[in-house]
Amino acid sequence: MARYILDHSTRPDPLLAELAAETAAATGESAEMQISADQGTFLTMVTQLVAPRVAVEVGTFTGYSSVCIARGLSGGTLHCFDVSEEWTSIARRYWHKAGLADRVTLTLGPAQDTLSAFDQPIDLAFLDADKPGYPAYYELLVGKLRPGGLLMVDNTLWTGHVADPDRHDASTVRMREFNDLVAEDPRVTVVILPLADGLTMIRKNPDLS
Ligand SMILES: C[S@@+](CC[C@H](N)C(=O)[O-])C[C@H]1O[C@@H](n2cnc3c(N)ncnc32)[C@H](O)[C@@H]1O
Repeated sequence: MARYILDHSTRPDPLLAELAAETAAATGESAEMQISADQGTFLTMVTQLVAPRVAVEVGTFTGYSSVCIARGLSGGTLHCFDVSEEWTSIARRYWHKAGLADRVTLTLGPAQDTLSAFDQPIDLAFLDADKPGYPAYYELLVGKLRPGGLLMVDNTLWTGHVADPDRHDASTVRMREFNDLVAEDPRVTVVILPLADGLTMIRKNPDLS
C-alpha cells in the first residue's frame, strides 16, 4: 500500500531527489529518519492551505521536511529547531540552493530549551524529533499554537506496532502513551493519518485562547 501511495503521489523534484541521495550517502542508516516523498508533498500542500505567518519545525535533520514546508509558505517564516550542527549544515545548503534561505531560521540546541524560549504564536508546527521528547514538545507546542493552529506529528503509528497488542517494547509503549495523551486532550481535535509511518494532525480548538 505504501508503495502504491508513493507511486500515485506527486514525485520529488530534482532538488529533493538530490537532497535524499546526498542524505543517504552522507548519513548511512540515519537517512531512514528523513520523511517520505509523499509526506513531503503533503507538507507542502498543508502549508499552502494554512498559509502560516509563523511555522515551526522540531527535528530538521538534513532538511527534507523543512524544504517542503518552506516551499509552501507565502510570506511567513519557518523556524527550525535541531541539535545537530553536522546534519543541519546540509539543510542550510539546500535552503540556499532552493532559494528559501530568506524564509527559514535555524536554532541549534535541545528543543525543550529553544522551544521554551520561542515567544511567537505558532500557526503551523511539524514535530519529528527524538521520540522520548514528544510529550514535552507537545505541551510546549500546543501552548504556543494560536487557537485554530495546526500541529503535525510524525511516526505516530510506529510501523504499525502501536496497534499490535503483542508489542510491549519500550518505544512502542511510549508512542502508545503519546497517542493516548493527544486523543484525550480536550484542547485539540485530532486524527491520525496512515501516511508513511503515521502522521497525526492536531488542531488546537478555535475557542481556546
Ligand atoms: C527524524 S529526524 C528529522 C527528520 C527531518 N524531519 C527530515 O525530514 O529530514 C530527527 C531530528 O531530531 C533531532 N533531535 C534529536 N534530539 C533532539 C533534541 N533534543 N532537540 C532538538 N532536536 C533533536 C536530530 O538531530 C534529528 O536531526
